[in-house]
Amino acid sequence: MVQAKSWVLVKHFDGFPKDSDFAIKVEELPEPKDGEVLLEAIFLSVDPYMRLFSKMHMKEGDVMIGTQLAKVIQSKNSAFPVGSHVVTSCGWTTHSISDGKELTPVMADWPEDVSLSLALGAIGMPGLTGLYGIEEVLGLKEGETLLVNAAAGAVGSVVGQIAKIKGCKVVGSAGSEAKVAFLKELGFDEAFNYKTITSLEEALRKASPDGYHCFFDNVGGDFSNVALEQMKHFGRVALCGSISVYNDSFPQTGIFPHTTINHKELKIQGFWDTQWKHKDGESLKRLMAWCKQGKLQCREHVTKGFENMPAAFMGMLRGDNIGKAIVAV
Ligand SMILES: NC(=O)C1=CN([C@@H]2O[C@H](COP(=O)(O)OP(=O)(O)OC[C@H]3O[C@@H](n4cnc5c(N)ncnc54)[C@H](OP(=O)(O)O)[C@@H]3O)[C@@H](O)[C@H]2O)C=CC1
Ligand SMILES: C/C=C/C(C)=O
Repeated sequence: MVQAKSWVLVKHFDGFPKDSDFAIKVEELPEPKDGEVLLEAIFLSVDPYMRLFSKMHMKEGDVMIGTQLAKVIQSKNSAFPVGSHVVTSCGWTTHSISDGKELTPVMADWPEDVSLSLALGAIGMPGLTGLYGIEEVLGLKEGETLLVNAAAGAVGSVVGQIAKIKGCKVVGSAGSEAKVAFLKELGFDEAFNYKTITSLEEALRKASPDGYHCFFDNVGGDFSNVALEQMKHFGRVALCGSISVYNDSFPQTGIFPHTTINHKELKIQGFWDTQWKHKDGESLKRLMAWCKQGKLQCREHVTKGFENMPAAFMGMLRGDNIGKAIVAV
C-alpha cells in the first residue's frame, strides 16, 4: 500500500490565492490492477493556467490540476516498465494510479546530462507553446522585430531565444532588474523592467522606434493596449495568455483597442499549444537539439518539497521565478 499526498482546492480563489485556499489530503492507494501502473512524482509544474482554469474546470475539494514528471514504480502495463518516466496531468499529488491512456512517455534517448524536469518546461509544454506561437501563429521571418512580455518566464524566455535563432530583433519586458540582466544574457537586443519605467509607450518606442512586426503576448490587459499602438501596419499578434488579469475578481474595463486593430490592419490570434499536438514529437527533438547546442538556455526556478506547492504556485504568480517554475519532490 502506498500513501498518496495531494493538495486540494479548499475554496475557490478570490483575487490572489492564499494559503487557506489549499489543504493536504492523504489517501491509501490500492495495488495497481492489470493494465495499470503506480506513479511517483519527481518534479511538478506550477503554471499560470492553474489559476485561470481553477474557475472554469474545478470545484472546491478537487485535487489541484497540473502536470508532473513521474517515475513508474509498479507496473502491470508492459508499455510502461518500472523505472520509466512519463509526463502526466494527474494534478498536485505525490502518487497516482494510471491505466496508461493519458501518459506521455518522455522522449526516447533523453540525454543523461539533461534534467528530466525540462520535460515540464523548455522541452515540454511551455517550450512547445513558444515554438508554435512563433512558427504557426506569427510566422516570424528573419529580420523582423518581435516584442515579448513576461519575457523571463517559461514561455517568454524560449520565445526570445527562438526569435534570435531565426535572426530577428527581440525586445523583452520583465518585472525585475535581475530578469532584465537574464534577458541580456540570453541575447535579447533590448530589455526593460516594466515595473520601474515611467512610460511603457516611451520604453517600447525607445526599444524599437520603427515599431514591431510581431508581438507575443503573455500578459494582456493594459500592457497589450499600449503595445498594440506600437505595432507596424499589418502587424501580427500571438495571444498566448493574459496573466495580468487572472487574479481579477471582476473583469476589467478600459481602453477598447478595436479602432487601432482596424486602422493598422492587425492580425491577432489566440491559441493553445495543443492545436499542433501532431507535431510535438518532432518539435521536442528540435528544442532538445537547440538545448544541447547551447542555443536554448533552459533556466529553472526550483522549489524543494511537495509541501511547498502552494508557495511555489503563488510565488510564480507574483513573479518570483526566472525561467520555468518547478517543484522538486
Ligand atoms: N496558450 C497556451 O497554450 C499557453 C499559454 N500560456 C500563457 O503564457 C503566459 C506565460 O506563462 P508561463 O511562461 O508558464 O509563466 P511564467 O514562467 O512567465 O510565470 C509567470 C510570470 O508572469 C509575470 N506576471 C505575473 N503577473 C503579471 C502582471 N500583472 N503583469 C505582467 N506580468 C506578470 C511574472 O513575471 P514578471 O516578473 O515579469 O512580472 C511571472 O514570473 C501566461 O499568460 C500563460 O497563461 C502558458 C502556456 C501555454
Ligand atoms: C495550457 C495553458 C494555457 C494558458 C492560457 O496558460
